[in-house]
Amino acid sequence: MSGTPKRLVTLEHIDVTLGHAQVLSHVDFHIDAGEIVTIVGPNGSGKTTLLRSILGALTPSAGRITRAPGLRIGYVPQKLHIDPTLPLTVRRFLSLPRRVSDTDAAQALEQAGVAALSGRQISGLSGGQFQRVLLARALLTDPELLILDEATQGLDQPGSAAFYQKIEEVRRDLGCAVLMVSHELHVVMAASDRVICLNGHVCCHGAPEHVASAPEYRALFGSGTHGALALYRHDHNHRHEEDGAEAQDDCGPGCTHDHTHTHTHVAKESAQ
Ligand SMILES: Nc1ncnc2c1ncn2[C@@H]1O[C@H](COP(=O)(O)OP(=O)(O)OP(=O)(O)O)[C@@H](O)[C@H]1O
Repeated sequence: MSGTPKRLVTLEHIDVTLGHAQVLSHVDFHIDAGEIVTIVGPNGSGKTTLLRSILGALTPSAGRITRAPGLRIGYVPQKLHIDPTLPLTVRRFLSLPRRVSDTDAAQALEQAGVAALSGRQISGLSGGQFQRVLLARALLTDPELLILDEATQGLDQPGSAAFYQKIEEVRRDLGCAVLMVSHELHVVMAASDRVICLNGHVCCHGAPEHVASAPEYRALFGSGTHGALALYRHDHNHRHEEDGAEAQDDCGPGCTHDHTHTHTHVAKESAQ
């Protein structure tokens, strides 16, 4: 196959203001068909805000968002609270809010690797099983773009590694692009085509190999990928160039390029 991949979403110089706070400034972003792109960044850096803007749930105060016409997006939220006293089977849950056929429900559960859970009560599922059901729900739309917001929060390390492996399988089988937010760098880096570091603006971005081979990254995270749950913190202090050139720098967390800002990365590994 050759040619340019289809561009699914483009963000140009997006600003988002929530309340009185400017949460995102001058964000440029795009995602093409079939790509896996991961957004990393500290708490409160605007990751969810960026996803919600892409989903169309938030309107930027400046800039432009362009989506491919008729783009089908599947969304796996960070959390979904369901009243545990409510009797609700997985099958019925998949038909909320829109009824889906038994065939479509079975196919989505199969794709998410939980075909056997259809008749189970939602309240009786493990965290990992529930995330798979949320994934199945997102797959019901046959998405061209699958968006996941810290979908493995609360899962143990093997559980989240298995979840991301499933995401790669879904991408391979369905050909959809995947955009995800994650703190688990070791796990997601291997699976991502591109990594974007956000802190109210795009600090830096690049291919994961580039990020993983950066000396600072190796010093902090090690060079292995097994077993470690990385917590990621990114402090920085910098000014923007007027032309916004910084957002175009082709580098990742741990970058060695001479930027106009400084980075501090702190990683902890925990053998959970
Ligand atoms: N509705 C709102 N009104 C005002 N401020 C908000 C609103 N929603 C989010 N914010 C603020 O916007 C900032 C970015 O929030 P966002 O949830 O996008 O960050 P995040 O990077 O996803 O954080 P986390 O890693 O903790 O999930 C935070 O400071 C948050 O308090």
